Formats: sequence, C-alpha cells, structure tokens
Amino acid sequence: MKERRPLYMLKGPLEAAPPARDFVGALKASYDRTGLPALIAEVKKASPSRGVIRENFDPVQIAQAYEKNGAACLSVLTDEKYFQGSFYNLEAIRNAGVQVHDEREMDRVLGIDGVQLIGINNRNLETFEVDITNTKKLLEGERGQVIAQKDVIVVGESALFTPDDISFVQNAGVKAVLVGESLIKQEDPGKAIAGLFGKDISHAGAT
Ligand SMILES: O=C(O)c1ccccc1NCC(=O)[C@H](O)[C@H](O)COP(=O)(O)O
Repeated sequence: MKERRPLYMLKGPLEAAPPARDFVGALKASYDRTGLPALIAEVKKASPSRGVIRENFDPVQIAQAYEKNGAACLSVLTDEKYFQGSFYNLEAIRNAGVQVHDEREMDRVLGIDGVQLIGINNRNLETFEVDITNTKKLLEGERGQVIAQKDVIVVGESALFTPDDISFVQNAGVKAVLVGESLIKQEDPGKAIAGLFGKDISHAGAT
C-alpha cells in the first residue's frame, strides 16, 4: 500500500505527541554511560547509493529493537522517492542537527553561535563515495579545538560497519555515530548493534 498523507493531516498527531525528548541530552547521557560514541540508529529501507537494503521492513519493530539494544536516538527517513520512507514511520518530527561534509561547510557551521550538534558525513552526496577518514580530517587541528571549546557534540555519519570503524571515529573526536546500512541489513537489530560495537551496549557502563 502506498502511504501518502498531506502535511496538514499530521498537525493533530504531532500536536498530541509527547514533548520532544532532548536529543543532544540523550547523546551526552549515552556517551557518559558507556564511554562509547552514542548510537543514532537509522531506520531506512532504501537509499540512493544502495537501493533497497531491507525487503522485510517493519519500521516500528526495528525501532523498538534498536532502542532496547542501546541506541540513544533514532533517525527515521521520511523521504518516499529515494529512501522509501514515509511520514507514517514517524510519530513526530523532533530536533535537527547540522550536517557537514567538507572544511568549508564545517567552518561555516562553526561560525554559528549556539550550535550544539554537528554531523560529519563520510559519504560524498554527489559521488556517493565513502571514506571514514573524512571525520578525522575535519576534526584535526584548530577545528577540533574550536569544537572542544564550544562543547559541540560531533556525530560521525555513514559507512560505519565494525568496532574498528567505531574506534577510529571515536579517536578522531566523535561522541555519537549515525548508522544505517550496517544495522538495517541484518535480520536481528540487537545482534547488529552488539556486533557494531563489539559488545552489548544496552547495559554497558563506562570503563
Ligand atoms: O545513503 C545514501 O545513499 C544517501 C545519498 C544521498 C543523500 C543522503 C544519503 N544518505 C543519508 C545519510 O545521511 C545516511 O543514510 C546516514 O549517514 C547513514 O549512513 P550508512 O550507515 O552508510 O547507511
């Protein structure tokens, strides 16, 4: 069934939804609890670079499993055309961060007062090439110092598949990660999260 509803029909449900939880606060709490980058688990059926990633896609079941297994926050794709997402997959639209891919974008964002959250995308959105060293590159030197001074939470985004990848971006300075493909393509979301971090993070405390 094709799901399509005009935006005005979402007004009621959105107004009735519980207040938005503090996205940045949830990331900080998770990082403090586990000592690992907080997980933003992405609920996406398909993407422009990968096509359909998961045929058997039950967004609610997947989201619940992500939460139960230690995800600090969820990212739910609503775009229909490219990601096969839907507003039905989302109870409420809450919080937004700023995403950057290169030095120019990072410098622009760092000039904005009050920025709390910056996502560094390891995917070039024009060529779809991925390279996780992009995160390290954008956090080196003076940029990293400004980010630390401003107490900005940096999210490493895209192409994270293994505990080594997580360690790499954590050592580069991220306190959260946005992960889609590597989780969504596995049947069991709980095992997928534990495999990504190399351990069960649902009850993990910082060591
Ligand atoms: O994922 C894509 O193919 C894509 C193409 C063009 C614009 C945005 C795209 N993805 C959005 C995202 O930010 C990623 O889904 C997110 O970082 C998770 O990436 P991954 O873990 O590699 O699925």
